Amino acid sequence: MAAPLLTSSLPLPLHSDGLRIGLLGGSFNPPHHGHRELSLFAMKRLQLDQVWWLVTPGNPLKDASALQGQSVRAAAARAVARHPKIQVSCLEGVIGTRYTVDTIGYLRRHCRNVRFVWIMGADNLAQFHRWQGFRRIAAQVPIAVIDRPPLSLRALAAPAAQLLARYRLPEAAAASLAARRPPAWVYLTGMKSPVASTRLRNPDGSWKKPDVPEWHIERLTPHA
Ligand SMILES: Nc1ncnc2c1ncn2[C@@H]1O[C@H](COP(=O)(O)OP(=O)(O)OP(=O)(O)O)[C@@H](O)[C@H]1O
Ligand SMILES: O=C(O)c1ccc[n+]([C@@H]2O[C@H](COP(=O)([O-])O)[C@@H](O)[C@H]2O)c1
Repeated sequence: MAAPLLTSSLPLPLHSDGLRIGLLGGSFNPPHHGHRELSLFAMKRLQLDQVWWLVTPGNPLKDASALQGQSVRAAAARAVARHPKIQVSCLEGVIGTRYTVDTIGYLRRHCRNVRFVWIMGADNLAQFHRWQGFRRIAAQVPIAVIDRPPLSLRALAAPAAQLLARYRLPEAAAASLAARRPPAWVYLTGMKSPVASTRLRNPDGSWKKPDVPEWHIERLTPHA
């Protein structure tokens, strides 16, 4: 069963050996230009070939009551991404998990010659110690954390950053992260985007005006 799942749910090009792919897991509720900006920033600083947006069926640590459906969020994400090197995937819905440790295990089993890097904002580093199997995640894949003021100090003082402190690389080594044997992580500064999905949601969970140019808005009408 692995092959059909792979072709239908992974945006893997035919010749993928040696590719360096960043994984940006997210709720994307809704997606916004910060996701795009950070993907392009990470692609450049980490010398990645692509970034995949993995639209979660639901973050295990977040209340899902205000969460739009996965396919609605994925469609909106595609409209925001608008870049040939950013691919949007609902892989976790297909393989039936919400846990990053499973997703990374799956991808490593099915794409043995791809070098994956897990990408997350500093808000997620601040609570990374609460993720299922976070030590295993760090042992399986290099991690890039993107600065996200005002959470920078809190994130770097948090339990996971402390536990993994000796594996942290200087920013100047970021371009080599994808080739490093994990655990290895880098904290990237230089991109400070104040945008957040929280600000783009109404109290009932519906989305405010989509965070995309006018000419994409009509594609995004199905939100409740
Ligand atoms: N402006 C930003 N700066 C840095 N990282 C970001 C930014 N926006 C999102 N991210 C990161 O992108 C990933 C997906 O984010 P997510 O879809 O949860 O958006 P969000 O804006 O953080 O949402 P919410 O406000 O609902 O928490 C996470 O790792 C998050 O930390
Ligand atoms: O695996 C976990 O325990 C876990 C706990 C919290 C968050 N995550 C993942 O972190 C990614 C970012 O989530 P979010 O909601 O901050 O966009 C997304 O892929 C989530 O599935 C994963």
